[in-house]
Amino acid sequence: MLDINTLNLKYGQSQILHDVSLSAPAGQITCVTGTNGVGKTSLLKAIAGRHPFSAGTLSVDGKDLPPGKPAIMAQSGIGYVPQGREVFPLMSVEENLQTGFACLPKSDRRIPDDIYDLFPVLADMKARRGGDLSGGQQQQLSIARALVTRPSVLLLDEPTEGIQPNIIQMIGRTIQLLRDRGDMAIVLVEQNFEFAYGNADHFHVMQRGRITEAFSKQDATKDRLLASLAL
Ligand SMILES: Nc1ncnc2c1ncn2[C@@H]1O[C@H](COP(=O)(O)OP(=O)(O)OP(=O)(O)O)[C@@H](O)[C@H]1O
Repeated sequence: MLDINTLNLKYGQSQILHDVSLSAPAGQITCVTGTNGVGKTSLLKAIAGRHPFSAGTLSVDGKDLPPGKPAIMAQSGIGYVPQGREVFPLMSVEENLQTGFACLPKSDRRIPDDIYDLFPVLADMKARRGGDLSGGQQQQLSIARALVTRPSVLLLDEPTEGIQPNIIQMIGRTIQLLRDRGDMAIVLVEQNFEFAYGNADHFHVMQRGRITEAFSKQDATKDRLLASLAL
């Protein structure tokens, strides 16, 4: 379970996140959505430790985590799939996956058996360089690399961006399967409305660095979510 309470984030003097609070329970997909530039990526960067939050608290399973410490966040169970994928282009697929070992104790430094079951294309392409993969294959690699770290919280930043429809469907099925295992909180930042609505359980709508609406899928019609995004 991820808990964020009154989180603030600044770039220099400009404040981007204002008192953001949300909880993402295990076994659920929690979607953060909103138009361009409202602060969705900044929120994920704060959770992943890529940029320090300036105030507020962030905890995983009740343990408070410090701002701006990506290694501690990863060791504490936060897996991050960044926007743009950040695959290492000159490393092989297998080497890209092995970079996930850095936050694990030596005894756990192996690629879990189910990674190649979830993403069979990566098994076929183990020896290929990351930079030679298609966008959809790179997205699968980026998700797989995060899973290698055995996360209890998985952050996904726009996983459908620039991906062809059949791979988008496959990614949707995969994150639902991960959700249904029940032990992982999934936080999805997504502007692809159909994908977000089709997969998420809870929605948090952001505007100008604030969460302005939050509701569960069962309480929201498609029209309600669309209307909240159009505000
Ligand atoms: N490194 C940075 N330094 C200064 N300002 C930044 C930096 N990164 C983002 N910003 C600004 O912070 C605001 C929020 O950006 P952010 O990328 O978090 O929004 P977003 O909702 O993820 O947008 P998008 O959907 O376009 O990715 C924007 O005004 C952006 O210009």
